[in-house]
Amino acid sequence: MKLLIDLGNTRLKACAHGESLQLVGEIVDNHTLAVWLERNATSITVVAIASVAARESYQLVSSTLKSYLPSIQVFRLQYDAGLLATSYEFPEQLGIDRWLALLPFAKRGEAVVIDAGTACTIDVLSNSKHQGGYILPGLRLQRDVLAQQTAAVSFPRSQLGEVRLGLSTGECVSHGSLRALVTLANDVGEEFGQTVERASLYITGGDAPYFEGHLEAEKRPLLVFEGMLIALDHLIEGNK
Ligand SMILES: Nc1ncnc2c1ncn2[C@@H]1O[C@H](COP(=O)(O)OP(=O)(O)O)[C@@H](O)[C@H]1O
Ligand SMILES: CC(C)(COP(=O)(O)O)[C@@H](O)C(=O)NCCC(=O)O
Ligand SMILES: [K+]
Repeated sequence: MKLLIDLGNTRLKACAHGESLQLVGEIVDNHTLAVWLERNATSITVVAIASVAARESYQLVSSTLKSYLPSIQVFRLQYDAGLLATSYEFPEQLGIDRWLALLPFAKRGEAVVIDAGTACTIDVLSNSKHQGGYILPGLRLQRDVLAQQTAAVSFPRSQLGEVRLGLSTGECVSHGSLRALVTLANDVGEEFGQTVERASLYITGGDAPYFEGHLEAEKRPLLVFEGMLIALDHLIEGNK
């Protein structure tokens, strides 16, 4: 069984791949990863990790893996232009999660991917190349920054998932940030998504459910993991 680890800025997520890709829901951070490995280490044959988190978080996870899986190969996934090229000025600066989320569409060559996580990223794949994208603060980050940096805008956690005019401070903030992201995603989709017939907008990330009903995008919660599997298989093939 392959173990895939996606280390984001908010949390750690893990998938196991035996027959199919399965999210391991119990794993949410380094501690729960260790608890899970305690019971499941013997079934793991290889590990892949993609990290955009701070170096210390990565090192913590890395040492957990070393202690529970001392003889198992751990691949840290990196950008590979041979699998999917980017137009980024400095490709090594492109977040690995963004590149991985586009990888499942590399063969098809066209897609617009929205990753609604800590940051909300929108990336365009066209002519089989990453053409560039946008990075914005995600829904939670927008709300937290407004609450921290303004004197009057402190509010209880208002429900996310609506875009209508807000009638309280909390609603104005949460509806406003969702509407801004939805509008941007639709705009990018309109500009770049018309080259293919099928829905070419895809959405992933922890906040993706809030976009439901506001955006015509296919939900692909495991998109980064789908990409990880492709990148990992390519590395394993190359190592043979
Ligand atoms: N159990 C959870 N823990 C933390 N965030 C969650 C959880 N469930 C949903 N979320 C939402 O997911 C967002 C983070 O998305 P995610 O894709 O996991 O981020 P990242 O990849 O940046 O770590 C948070 O802003 C939060 O609103
Ligand atoms: C844009 C991101 C912060 C998104 O991270 P996430 O919200 O998934 O935790 C991450 O992809 C990143 O650190 N990227 C490096 C900068 C770049 O992609 O240009
Ligand atoms: K993201």
